[in-house]
Amino acid sequence: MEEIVSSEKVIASNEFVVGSVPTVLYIPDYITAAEEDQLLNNIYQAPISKWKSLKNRRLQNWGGVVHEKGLLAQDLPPWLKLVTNRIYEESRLFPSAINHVLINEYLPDQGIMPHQDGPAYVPVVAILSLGSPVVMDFVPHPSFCGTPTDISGNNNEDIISKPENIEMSSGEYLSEYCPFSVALMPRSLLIFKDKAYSDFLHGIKIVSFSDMMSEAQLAHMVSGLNIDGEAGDDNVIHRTATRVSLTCRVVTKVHKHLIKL
Ligand SMILES: O=C(O)CCC(=O)C(=O)O
Ligand SMILES: [Fe+2]
Repeated sequence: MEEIVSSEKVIASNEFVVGSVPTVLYIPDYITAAEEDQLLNNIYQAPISKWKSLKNRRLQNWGGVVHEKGLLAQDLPPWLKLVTNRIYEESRLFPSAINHVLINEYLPDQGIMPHQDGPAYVPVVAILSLGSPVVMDFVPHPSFCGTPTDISGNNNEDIISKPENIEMSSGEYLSEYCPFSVALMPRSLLIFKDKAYSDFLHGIKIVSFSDMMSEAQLAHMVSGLNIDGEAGDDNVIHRTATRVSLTCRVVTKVHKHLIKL
């Protein structure tokens, strides 16, 4: 990984933009298989007490405790700093070094309910996917469509906040606020910000990947897979393995831990 860091590659935003909602970037094969293995090794070397089990996923919290008023910070471990610094330097989309990482682990039938990330974070998120493919769905925030959306089930750092000053015709709404999905392949990096962050909820369905493929016919898929009905076997992907993701973000208000944990 160090070699790649030193090459100072820059993620050219327009090359990786997917879909029409500002702004979603999808970078396939952002890391190599060897780097993926190394990250998984480090993640699974963490003590069992580092995992917090939720109904539909397990998670590790790195970087400290996020409160609405900021971050009670703890340094990221070197193996995480390596990858987050690389994302920070190459994306040039974060105002400062990434200081918070949530690692989520999903079994094949697990997911995360549609949610918006909490207000403590700078509104840019980078998600590195490991292990198994998954589809991330983006749906307009309920205040844009008046339809009920299940917004429960996420961890308590993420809350729903109501966008303000929404004034648009139904035509404008339809063109700007269509749900869409992004296929997240292992080793890919997804970055989203702007409207995709503020006006949409994101989530992963709690069903198998193959169910999702037939159910939605991938109508709104904006990245990753050949979704042609004629697609050959190569394009059939089954979500049979565990997926692990690194959600990398910045909290600008930082309070140092007085007590070392
Ligand atoms: O696992 C993912 O890809 C998404 C995780 C997420 O949305 C979050 O941690 O807020
Ligand atoms: Fe999220």
